[in-house]
Amino acid sequence: MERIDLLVTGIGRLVSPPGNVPRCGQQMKQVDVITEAAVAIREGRIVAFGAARDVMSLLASVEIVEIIDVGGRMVTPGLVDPHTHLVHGGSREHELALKRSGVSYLDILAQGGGILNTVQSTHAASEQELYDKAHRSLNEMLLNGVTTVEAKSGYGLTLEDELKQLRVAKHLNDTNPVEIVSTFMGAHAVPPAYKGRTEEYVDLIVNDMIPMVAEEELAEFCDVFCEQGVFTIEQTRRILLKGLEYGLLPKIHADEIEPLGGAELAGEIGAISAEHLLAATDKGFAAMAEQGVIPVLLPGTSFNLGLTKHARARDMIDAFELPVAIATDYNPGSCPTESIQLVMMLASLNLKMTPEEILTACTINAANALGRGQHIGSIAVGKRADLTIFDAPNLAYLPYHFGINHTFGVIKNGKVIVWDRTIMPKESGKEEGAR
Ligand SMILES: N=CN[C@@H](CCC(=O)O)C(=O)O
Ligand SMILES: [Zn+2]
Repeated sequence: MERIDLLVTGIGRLVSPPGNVPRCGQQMKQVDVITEAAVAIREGRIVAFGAARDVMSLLASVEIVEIIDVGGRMVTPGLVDPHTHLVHGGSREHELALKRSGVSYLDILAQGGGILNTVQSTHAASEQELYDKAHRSLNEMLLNGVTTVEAKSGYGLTLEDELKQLRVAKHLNDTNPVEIVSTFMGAHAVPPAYKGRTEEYVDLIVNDMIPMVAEEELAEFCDVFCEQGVFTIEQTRRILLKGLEYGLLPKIHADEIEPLGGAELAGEIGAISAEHLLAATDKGFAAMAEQGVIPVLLPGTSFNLGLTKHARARDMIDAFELPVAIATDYNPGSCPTESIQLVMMLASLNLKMTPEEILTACTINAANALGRGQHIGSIAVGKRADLTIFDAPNLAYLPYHFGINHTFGVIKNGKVIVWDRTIMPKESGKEEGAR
């Protein structure tokens, strides 16, 4: 070894799931813990890690450019948030009273509110305004310890406005240290102009939107809100298969409210992930397990919608041996929070997941839900040096001491970008700012 760019020392506990592939069933509980550890980084990648004395003896005659001491804190892989609606205009706090008076999420949508309200605000916003708002949220996520974020479109619902949202996401990725992974979700709702003509809107998605998104290389994934009164199973299949033809891997907002068979469809077409799944059936879980579909669970959403029903994480893990991931679902309607740590607490409280399962769910399994398991999501030689430093003595402390942000620092691609809870000025090598 000739040179180390950054040596991270003073790690009280280094905690990570092992390997690159999704961790299924009981594997989710098995995480590696190294006490008094160190991590050596060169050119943005991990080149050595382990007990500090072993790493130091390995580096005895190696030039070390920079050493940081994290003061006995806990270090994990950088957290991955695999389901967000990051880029949008406006907010929907006016819906709070309606929801509290018992009007359902789907009823608000059917009355032209909900997602359609945010569609209007997104149309009205300039790219710069969308960028600025999403950038503030992205910084909140970073300060929470997140180093990779998925961002869906779906508040445009016209060719032009879907492209606008996706271009903003691309620009955010180009100008910030956090990696943004884009998903095209033109099938998030039926726009008012197509009311009663959903099939014609699906034609627009498959004939115009998907080819253009692919041509401009604006997304890696395609997602559909497959739900009663939104898009049917047949329409979802048609959209996702067309996406696949254009190289967009399928994801599904599946069986969130009604058990339409979205989980079964995810298995049938080999989707990379199926998300929400509160109403999914055993048959759906079995289909997902057979095809290696990752369930992305969103406990912040069921919590914020005031539901008593939650996704059946225990059955998915214990009975179906699925590789559960969790995400914020950050969006202006059903889950207006950027806090992955709040969601980790809710995964403990309402999904009954253990602290080890929760870490696996928001690192290696989340990374695989974004097709990035080879590069991020665990601490391993050769992987990107994405690390989160927590002011916490152990994993269980994170969901236990709730409602505060435990992140002390964040390292992304081998660069310290958050230290002492503060974002460092322009360390990423990418350019900060907007068009
Ligand atoms: N369920 C559909 N879509 C989003 C909510 C979007 C919104 O309400 O604005 C979700 O994943 O929860
Ligand atoms: Zn969503």
